[in-house]
Amino acid sequence: MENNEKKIEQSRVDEVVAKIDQKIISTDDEFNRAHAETKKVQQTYSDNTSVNYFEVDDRIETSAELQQQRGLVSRLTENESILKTQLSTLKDLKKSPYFGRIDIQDDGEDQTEKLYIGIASFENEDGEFLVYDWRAPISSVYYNGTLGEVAYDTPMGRQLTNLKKKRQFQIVDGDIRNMFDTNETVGDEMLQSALGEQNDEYMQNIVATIQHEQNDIIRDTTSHLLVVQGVAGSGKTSAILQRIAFLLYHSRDTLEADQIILFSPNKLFSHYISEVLPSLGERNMRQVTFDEFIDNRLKGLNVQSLFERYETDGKLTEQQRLVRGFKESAKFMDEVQEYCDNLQPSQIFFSDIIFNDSIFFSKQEIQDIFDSFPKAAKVYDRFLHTKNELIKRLKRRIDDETKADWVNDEIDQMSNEQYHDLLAGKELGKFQNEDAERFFIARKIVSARLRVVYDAIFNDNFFDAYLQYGDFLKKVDLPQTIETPQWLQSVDEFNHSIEFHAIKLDDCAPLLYMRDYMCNSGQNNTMKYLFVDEMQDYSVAQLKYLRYAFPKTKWTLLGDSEQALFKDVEQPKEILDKLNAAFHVRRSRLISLMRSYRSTLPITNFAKSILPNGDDIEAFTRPGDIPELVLTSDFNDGIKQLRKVITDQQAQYATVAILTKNMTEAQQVYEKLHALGNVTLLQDADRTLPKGILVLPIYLAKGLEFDSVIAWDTSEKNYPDESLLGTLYTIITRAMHHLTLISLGDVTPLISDESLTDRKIKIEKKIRK
Ligand SMILES: Nc1ncnc2c1ncn2[C@@H]1O[C@H](COP(=O)(O)OP(=O)(O)OP(=O)(O)O)[C@@H](O)[C@H]1O
Repeated sequence: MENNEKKIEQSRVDEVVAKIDQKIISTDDEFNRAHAETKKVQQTYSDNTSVNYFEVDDRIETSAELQQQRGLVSRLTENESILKTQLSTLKDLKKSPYFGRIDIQDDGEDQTEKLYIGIASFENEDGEFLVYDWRAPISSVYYNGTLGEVAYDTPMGRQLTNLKKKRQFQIVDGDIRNMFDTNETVGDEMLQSALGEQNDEYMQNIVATIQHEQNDIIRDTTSHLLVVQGVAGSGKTSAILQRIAFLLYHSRDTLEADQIILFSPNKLFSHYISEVLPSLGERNMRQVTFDEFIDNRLKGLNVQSLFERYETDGKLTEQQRLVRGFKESAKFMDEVQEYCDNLQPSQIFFSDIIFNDSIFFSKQEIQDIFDSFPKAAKVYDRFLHTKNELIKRLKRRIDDETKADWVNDEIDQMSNEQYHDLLAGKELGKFQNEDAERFFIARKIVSARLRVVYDAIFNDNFFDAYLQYGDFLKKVDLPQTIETPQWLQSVDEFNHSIEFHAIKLDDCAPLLYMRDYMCNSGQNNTMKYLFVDEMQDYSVAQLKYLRYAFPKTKWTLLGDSEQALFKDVEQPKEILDKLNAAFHVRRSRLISLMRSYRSTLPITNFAKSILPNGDDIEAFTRPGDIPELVLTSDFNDGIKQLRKVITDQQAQYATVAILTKNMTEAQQVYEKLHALGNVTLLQDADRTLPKGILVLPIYLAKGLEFDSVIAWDTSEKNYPDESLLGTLYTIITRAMHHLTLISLGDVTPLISDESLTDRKIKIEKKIRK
């Protein structure tokens, strides 16, 4: 582009940066003032809390004052934190105020308007926008439109304008490094340069280079169920993070980051993506792995993790697979519900409520209460009534117990201070007589003693969900494919594990559903959006349970059916149909992302070559080395070659990841390497990714990417058939710049001879027999 144009643009950048500088100074002043004020109020607050309460009246007054001060402190701290966020956004803007420009001309106007787009909006003193936030309605023109007539959505409806020019910038520390005019969404040059950079510990935001189809995902505000099927590296995770930032902006008056929950594949991933939203000036949403979520709901039980399950997955018989498939189906969840709806009181497994080793409420009493409510009512309503009645009865028992000798003794032995503490200040002087006051104190003592009974009722401990579920398992109608002995064996296994406080993953969703459905509990009504990344790892039963647990949420599910570990691939349309049937949602939409951005062209071409429908994947044309296959004769030889590859790769990249099929292999490799130093074996509980040589099983690397990947033991023995295709594909597609496969013996048949002859992969070494 002409130098002159660049000069004009650079001088605009300089002007904007100068204005941002001024704003930084004034915001900094404001921040310091706010900080000083908060400190001052906090100081008075702490002086006040150390007041020596002597008279009760004083105490009341002080408490009201304290309430007021507490409110003030929290308002001031909030103000301070807003200013802090503003400051950090301004500092980011100063380095790179914008990345795009659009020239538009509305109908009937004779002037074109130039709008600049950046990570946040910035106005001058007159309220004129020098930079538009990338999420503003008009900014969608930058991402979606090609030159000419374009439409964009605004709160007032669809608007039309004429897009005359689209320009992209790469501005580093206030200097324009590159600028291009383009007719495309975002030109390839920008993308090339964004993708060519080496991997970092954290994922970066992609707002400067969002692609058209990714933009559809980000800006969808109408779908109640949005399913994104995207090939490996197509930006699914990136798209959801920018989508969350977009939703927070779009609904800023009604939506908080805490009302968005993301189910992520592992803890490393949570760390990896943790900087994207803050870099866009937003708070992070809630994040949880499915394992953590389930563990939390089944406290006291040792829940099989998804990772533990992967470790045993290869060894299942066909019948065991069918049993699992049934337990993971929508049908099974429907059966659970039907079973619950039709239970007679005598079929419900109530438990005694025990206090001090004796029965406080017997199961018979609980069953009688349940039975006394109208038969036509739903089981959960009758449960709720039972619960309320039990609490009523508990209160009565508390009142009766206040007269017991032990209570009177306890009161008599109390110090004055303890007695006053129990009165909680404000009650003093409000009693009609001494008896009333003593009754009040006695009630407090008994209530505290019987708190465990209250908790047992409140937490539905009078219902034995495990026995109930075991009973359901015995009665459920089986599909024809499952043989009864095999099923009964699985029921025995369930009962046996429960005795040892353990449970398999596939029983969790139906069991929790049964427990919560019966007890009318376990629902979170405050969450508004739910995101699931790597949806192919979830069963429909699990998703159905999440649907129950978060009933008010709109859903975005993302995944890649090809990356299913240890199971068969499902077509995206099948998944959507299955979900639509299971959830009965009103507005659902499927978006497919076929272009892969993560890896270089040779790596993506190789990855495509192992998939039956690989041709559908579009590679992004980023040059790089052809992947290498190192054929070795046995384990020791494999390790020797591995060390060579590591040395070679370390010369170029700060991180080299060795990915294995499972933890056993990862441990074997680690043992042989750890003497090299700077080698880390990653575990389920790890939350951070160090630099250096990393050894990890593929399930811990889900969603992550590395500069250089070494796939350990891709032999025929280790990857004998199609059932492991997803696993191999997932390993290969973690590589951004370099990929090496090491095979102990003949290479897996999943890599075809054609790939080898086409030089999609080059062989480094022949097997020495
Ligand atoms: N529009 C884009 N501009 C720049 N980089 C992008 C863009 N889209 C994706 N990327 C980059 O491509 C890589 C892969 O993206 P991401 O991890 O979001 O893909 P994914 O579909 O979730 O992958 P997978 O399913 O394989 O885990 C990341 O480094 C991301 O920053």
